[in-house]
Amino acid sequence: MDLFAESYVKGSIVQEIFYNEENGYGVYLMRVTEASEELETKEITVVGHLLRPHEDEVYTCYGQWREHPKFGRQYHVNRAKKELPRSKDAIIKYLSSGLFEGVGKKTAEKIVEHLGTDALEKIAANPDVLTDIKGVTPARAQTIADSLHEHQALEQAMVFLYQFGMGPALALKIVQTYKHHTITIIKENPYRLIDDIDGVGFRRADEIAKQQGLAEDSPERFQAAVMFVMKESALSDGHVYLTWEELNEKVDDLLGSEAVALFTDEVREQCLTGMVDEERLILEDDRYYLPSLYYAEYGLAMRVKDLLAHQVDTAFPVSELYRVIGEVEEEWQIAYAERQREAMITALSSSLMILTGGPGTGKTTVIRGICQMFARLHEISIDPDDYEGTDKPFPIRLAAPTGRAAKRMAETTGLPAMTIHRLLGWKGDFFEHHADHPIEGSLLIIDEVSMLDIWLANQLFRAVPKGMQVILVGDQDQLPSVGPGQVLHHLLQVKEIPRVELTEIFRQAEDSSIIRLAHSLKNGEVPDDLLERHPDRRFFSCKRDQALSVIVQTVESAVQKGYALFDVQVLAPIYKGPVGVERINQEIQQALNPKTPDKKEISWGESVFRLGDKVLQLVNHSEHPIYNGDMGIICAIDEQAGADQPVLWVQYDRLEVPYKRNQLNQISLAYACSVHKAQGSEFSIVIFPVLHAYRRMLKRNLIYTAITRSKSYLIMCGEKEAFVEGIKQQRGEERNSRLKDLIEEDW
Ligand SMILES: Nc1ncnc2c1ncn2[C@@H]1O[C@H](COP(=O)(O)OP(=O)(O)OP(=O)(O)O)[C@@H](O)[C@H]1O
Repeated sequence: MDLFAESYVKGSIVQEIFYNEENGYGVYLMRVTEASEELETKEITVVGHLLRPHEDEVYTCYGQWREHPKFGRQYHVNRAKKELPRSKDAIIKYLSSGLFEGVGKKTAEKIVEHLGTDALEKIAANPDVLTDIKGVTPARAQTIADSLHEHQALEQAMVFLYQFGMGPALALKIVQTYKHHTITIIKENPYRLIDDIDGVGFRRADEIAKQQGLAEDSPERFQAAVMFVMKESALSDGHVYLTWEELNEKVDDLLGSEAVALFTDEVREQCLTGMVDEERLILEDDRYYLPSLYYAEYGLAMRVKDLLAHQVDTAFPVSELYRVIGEVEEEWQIAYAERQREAMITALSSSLMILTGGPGTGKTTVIRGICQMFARLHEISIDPDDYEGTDKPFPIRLAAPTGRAAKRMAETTGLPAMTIHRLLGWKGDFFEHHADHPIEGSLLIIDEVSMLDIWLANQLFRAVPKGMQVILVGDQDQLPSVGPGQVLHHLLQVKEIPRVELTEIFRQAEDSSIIRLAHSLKNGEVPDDLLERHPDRRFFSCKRDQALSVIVQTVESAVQKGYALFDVQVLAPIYKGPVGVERINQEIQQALNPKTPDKKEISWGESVFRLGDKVLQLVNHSEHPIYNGDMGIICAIDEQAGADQPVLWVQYDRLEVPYKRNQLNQISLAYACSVHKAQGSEFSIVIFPVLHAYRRMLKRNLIYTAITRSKSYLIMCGEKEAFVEGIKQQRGEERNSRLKDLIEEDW
């Protein structure tokens, strides 16, 4: 045996054991006729991504043997090549397999009788050879030849893609998308892959282009770089648009120093004009937009303007409002501060208002007051029981961007609250509520507005019916939204929008040194007592190489003291590297939930999910009311389930959600998560490492957001200087957006 020869098996498919329509993953029984090594048995199992083979089709598969705990030795296919059938029976089976429209067994037999065992080659070369056969019209002959070409083209496309070092799953995804046009499309413009295929970025497409000898200065290359940069700037830097200068600078960064010589200003101008003509970009003055962002920003501005122009239907005299505040104060035995009263009065007299404030300044207290006043003034009930089982809509709609924030809002107000996606009737790929089918209710209160990106803000405002009052609540010192735009920040710049900022801290200062710390930090001051031990916070000084063990020990000790996994959260600014979220998760998993012979687990990429692990949902689930940022515990695993069966179940609050293997990319371990993912959530204990290693990300608003996630106890660990430097770093650069100007402009 040649040890260096590539491993392969060749044989005919006996049976399909399993096939996943979605991703083309299959398991097949194969009768081997030839192989690179001696086999104990001629019938083997091959698994992988093939173009769904039919029985008796002959394949040569290249790959490797692996041992499956339940199913034994299996051949895992890296790439495969279908051989045209050679025997009479195989050709008849192939022709009558259903791939060729209108060809049944009888016709297939006649074809082989007439043309012999090289029938397929003959048909491919000239469909007219079929017309001598009784019952085959010239049109039918052409269809048969076309189908044959198409199938051959798909096989060729797979082989073509393998030469670029692509895995079979990606190759199949591309072939499933472009069908028999695959090779033509990729030869013409491989950069299309970036837009059309998830998982292909600019670098990969550029590499394919290079291997095919596409010119380095081709307009397609420049345009692909532009699209990539536009999307990156929106998703990573939050920009709604880029100016000509910014765009070209970023393209040059991506393409390297030679880009300046390769693409002159004139060529760039031409390329960009072409993209604007094709509506891939929108140009306004010298600003380039992705169309979805342009329309979102414009739409949002238009609706905010509408709201501002609209007077509240039932404006109550201020004296009446004060009277009702007095009633609420009396009933709840509370004395609102002057600023809080101002907030309540402004809210009830405005069609749109913004309420801001740091932790403990009474935002929730004010929201509750507003709801109570609204009910009294309008003489309506806000007892959820009165609406249960009726078709009357609840008059006050409360919502927040994440599931956890919505849950907290419901708990603190005692009123029904939900995610914005749920409020708008998210159906996986569209919103049920929009301008023509708005949401119901008279008052809308949105919490954690700092998290709202321009896309969601536009969807939300589109669905607000005429006459509904809108109150936006948030903390402007927190991180901006993960998605593009800086909606809260820019709305606060619009002078016309009524707003009240709560600054007085009501939570007893001695109760919470975390809140005092937060308020100092937001003003850029690091208190002298940062390293001192407080009843509710500590700072363990340590270097980078000690940080992991400090974090793990702290989590372990909290769990030993009886804190539930959900109460303890490690927050880190970055994912990768020796102290990134991924590594911290592995270490905590190893400490709290180690591998044991009888504990089920399943591998997914670099992660291992084990029974009992805490996990985080990374995107809004399309079938279940589970949202980006929700956390649960793995409650069952069936690692041998087929690809269209669930392999893992996660217990969320009250819901157990199944995940198929191809959905496992929707979750990650959650002992540690990024500060961005924790926006809108609170935890009893927050452990926050602060190290120079995070320098790039460590900014004032990130530190502020991290520490304000802790309800009872904050443990920081790391390097004090890194903390101090981070606090000096004001929020990241401004995000490009015209929201404020658009609202203020006369259209
Ligand atoms: N006018 C007031 N008089 C007395 N206590 C108040 C007053 N306003 C608020 N509080 C109390 O201060 C604490 C913080 O208020 P609240 O929870 O409303 O603040 P918040 O801004 O929503 O805080 P966080 O953002 O941290 O949730 C609560 O215990 C609340 O009862």
